[in-house]
Amino acid sequence: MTLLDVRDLAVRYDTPHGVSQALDGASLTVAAGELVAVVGESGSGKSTLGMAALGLLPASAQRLTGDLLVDGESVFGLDPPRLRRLRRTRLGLVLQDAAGSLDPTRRVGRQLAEHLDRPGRADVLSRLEQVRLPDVERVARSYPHQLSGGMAQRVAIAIALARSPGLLVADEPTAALDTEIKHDVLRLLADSCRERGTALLVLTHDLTGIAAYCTRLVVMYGGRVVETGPPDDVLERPRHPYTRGLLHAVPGQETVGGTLRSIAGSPPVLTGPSAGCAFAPRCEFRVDRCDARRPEPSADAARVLCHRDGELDAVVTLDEVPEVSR
Ligand SMILES: Nc1ncnc2c1ncn2[C@@H]1O[C@H](COP(=O)(O)OP(=O)(O)OP(=O)(O)O)[C@@H](O)[C@H]1O
Repeated sequence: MTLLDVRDLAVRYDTPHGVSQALDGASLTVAAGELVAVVGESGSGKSTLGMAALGLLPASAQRLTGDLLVDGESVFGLDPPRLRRLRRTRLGLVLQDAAGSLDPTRRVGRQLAEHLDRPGRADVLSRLEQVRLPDVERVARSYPHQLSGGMAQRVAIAIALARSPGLLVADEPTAALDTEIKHDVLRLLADSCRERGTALLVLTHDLTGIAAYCTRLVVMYGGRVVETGPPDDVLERPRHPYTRGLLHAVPGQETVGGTLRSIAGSPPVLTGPSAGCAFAPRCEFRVDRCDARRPEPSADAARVLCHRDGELDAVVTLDEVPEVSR
C-alpha cells in the first residue's frame, strides 16, 4: 500500500536574498514499512522533500506544481487542525541535532512520557530500553545536556516512534555523531521501524553508510529524483551518470596509486525550472539534447532520469564503477 506519494512536486523559496527552486518536479512513492534512503549532495532538495512530507515547509516555501499525498490525502489540502492530527498520529521526525530538538529544561523521561498513550513510568523505561539505552532509570532522570550525542539521538528516536507513526523522516540523523556509533544508530532506526511497520525516509549525504540498512536507495539531484532502486542494484549497476559519479567520489574507493575522483563542478542553485537536465553541465556524457529538454523517467522501476540511459554501458564499462564496501 502506498503511504507517501510525491507527484512531480515543485517547491521554491522566496527570500529577500532571491529565489531558490528547491524541488523541480520530484516524484517518489514509499510503501508502508519501506526503508528508504534519499541521497544527494547538499542543495539537492532532500530536506525540502522531507519537510514537505511532514507538512512542515516554512512560510517562505511555495508549491508551484505537483502534489504530495500521505495515506492518499494531499498534505497541501489539509486545514491546520487536520494537518496537526496527521503529524501527531502518522508522522515522526528525527533531526541531526537531537539534543537541540529536546527541551533543555526538562528531564528526558517526562518529555518522552508526553508522547505516550499510556504515559506511566514503566512504559517510559521500556521505551528507553527499546532504543538500547543502558541504565534507563538514570537516563529518564537526566536533562538533555547530561547525555552524550548518541544517547540524546536514541531518546529522540524513542520520542519520534512513541506513537508508532506510519512514516518516520530522519534528516541526517548521524551527521553529528562519532563514526563508531553512526552505524549503531542507523541499525537502531532501521530495526525499530521494521519492528513497528513504520516506513523510514532517511535523508543523507552518506551513500554507502546507509546502504546496508535500507531496502531502497533514492538519488536526488537538482530537486528531482534521478534514480531509485534496491541498494544492490544502484550500487553495483548505477545507471545515472550522477550516481556513478557519487560512487566514484566515495572516500576509500581510491585505487592504489590512484586518486579519489570527485564530480567536477558544483551542484546547481536553481532559480527556476531547469530547461534541460540539471546535471548536464557536470556530465561527461552530455550531448545536445541534454541541455535542450528535460529528461523524463525511464518506464521501468528505477525511473532513471537520463536522456542517455541505456546508451552509456557501451561508453563506460561497469568495471569502472568501484566496488563499495557495505
Ligand atoms: N528555508 C529556506 N529558505 C531559502 N532557501 C532554502 C531554504 N531551505 C532550503 N533552501 C534552498 O533550497 C535548495 C535545496 O535545499 P535543501 O536543504 O532542501 O537540500 P538538501 O539536499 O537537504 O541540502 P543539505 O543536505 O545541505 O540540507 C538549496 O538551494 C537551499 O539553499
